[in-house]
Amino acid sequence: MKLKDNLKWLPKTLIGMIIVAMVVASFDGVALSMIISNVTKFNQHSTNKEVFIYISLSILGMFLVYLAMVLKEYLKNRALKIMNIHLKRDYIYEQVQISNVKDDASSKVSKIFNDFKLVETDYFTLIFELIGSLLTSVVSAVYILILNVPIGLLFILFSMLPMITPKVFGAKLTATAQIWQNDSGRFLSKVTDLFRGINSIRTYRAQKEMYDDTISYLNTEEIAYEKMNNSQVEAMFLTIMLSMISFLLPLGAGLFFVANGYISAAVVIGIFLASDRVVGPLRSSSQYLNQMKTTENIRKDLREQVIQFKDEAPLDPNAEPELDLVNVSFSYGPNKQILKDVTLKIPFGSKLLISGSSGKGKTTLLNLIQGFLTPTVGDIEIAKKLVSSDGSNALAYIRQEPYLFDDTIRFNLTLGKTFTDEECLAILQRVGLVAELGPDLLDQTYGENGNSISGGQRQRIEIARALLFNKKIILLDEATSSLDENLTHQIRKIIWSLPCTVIEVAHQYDQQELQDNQVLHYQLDGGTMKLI
Ligand SMILES: Nc1ncnc2c1ncn2[C@@H]1O[C@H](COP(=O)(O)OP(=O)(O)OP(=O)(O)O)[C@@H](O)[C@H]1O
Repeated sequence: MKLKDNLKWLPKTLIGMIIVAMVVASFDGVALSMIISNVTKFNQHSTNKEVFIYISLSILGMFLVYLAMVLKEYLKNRALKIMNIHLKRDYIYEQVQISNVKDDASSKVSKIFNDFKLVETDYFTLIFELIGSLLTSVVSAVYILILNVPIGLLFILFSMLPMITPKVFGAKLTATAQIWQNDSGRFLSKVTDLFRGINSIRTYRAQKEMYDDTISYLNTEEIAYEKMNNSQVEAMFLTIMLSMISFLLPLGAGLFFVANGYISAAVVIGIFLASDRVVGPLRSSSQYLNQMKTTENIRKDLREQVIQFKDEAPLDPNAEPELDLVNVSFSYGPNKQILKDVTLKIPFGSKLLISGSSGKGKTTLLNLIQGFLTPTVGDIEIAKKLVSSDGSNALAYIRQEPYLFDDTIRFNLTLGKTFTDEECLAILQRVGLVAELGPDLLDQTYGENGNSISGGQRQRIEIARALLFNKKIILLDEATSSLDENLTHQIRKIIWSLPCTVIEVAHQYDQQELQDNQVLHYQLDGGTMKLI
């Protein structure tokens, strides 16, 4: 993500207004310098009117500058809002498109709330500060040079003196900070060990030894801390001395000019006051640039997106797609073959239960059907169309722990799409939820992740959603394994009566029940599917 990408989001009028406000605001050093330096022009011959006009103009000038500063902040906030919305919106958009259930949701949420905050404070905001500082620096430098070139240059050059400090002390400051950081890390792990291992320490009566050992690390750490602070004091002393020289020497040179009648005292005061606004902001600018670099990695991940959701053709309610696995082989690596040349025709409406001991590849098979994984060899087709990595619109996947949104049952069913209450209720009736939760269930909310409804009810809300969306193939991965026997029977009765293909992966089943309901039982073993 480059600066020009961000500017593209901002309206041109806003950019223009920001530039104008920044330019006016950058006169703050110049305005103050003009006001104070001109004080020397007043004496016992000045009239009250002159004083009044002078103060009024000063107030007006400063008012304009401060107004521009405030305006700049307002406009900056507006620009930040626009940039934040674009940044977060585009990221969410991208993730909505590419994420799947296996991705870590918390890292994405943290990115939006932490990483993007950092991009705002350490990149976007600093861009404004950087431009403001550079403008202030240029405006003040021009003003100083207009007042008097040699004295102006002298002030500017000397005001760079404090920059010597980092050159002299930089290495020492970094080294002492690094030593303290290391010692502090060692002390931290010692203390952590001490408290974590307290049971063993007590058992072996080693309190004194462990305490002494830890305290020796504490001493080392505190000595390093003192050294680091002392080198900062030394650096500060040098900076103060250099700062003093940086204005006193050019001031002396300026007064020499005044004494010899080359310039007025007002000019020296003016240059003196404004010179502070030349190098100071330049110094800040280089700090801003360094700070902005820290967000480089985060920004590298962010790409410009064009918001455009794909319009998928709605599912044909009368479609009866067949699911075909054609010579499918899959392996996670050279020695990790999971499926070997599996060919299976699953006509629409079939009910399958796939069992197999742990690690045989049942979940892998469901992931392949969903397009999360691609067969190493062979094809998976739904209605004779290859399943892409986007998955198929005809599929619904129901896992052991269905996720419910912190909203009403209506929202959980429709996910914001348009369905009538009648359609929703008819489906909820079919999965037995109307009888259990009452006729007003559509408006009921069940807290974050649907915690206040039972596991069986959650499963059925997911099943109801699949039916409402007209899904033609429903995959269930251990969906009933956390339910008791009664609920498992109840859910299976529902899914086996659904007008769609159902493929359930399960460890627990009743062979007789499967036969009674014409459910095909496949066992996955050694990479092949055997019909039991
Ligand atoms: N992303 C992956 N990379 C490498 N190996 C994997 C990956 N995912 C799963 N495996 C391995 O593939 C094998 C099959 O895993 P899978 O989860 O499909 O088995 P499963 O039959 O569903 O097991 P369970 O009944 O315990 O859920 C296991 O040995 C597993 O460790």
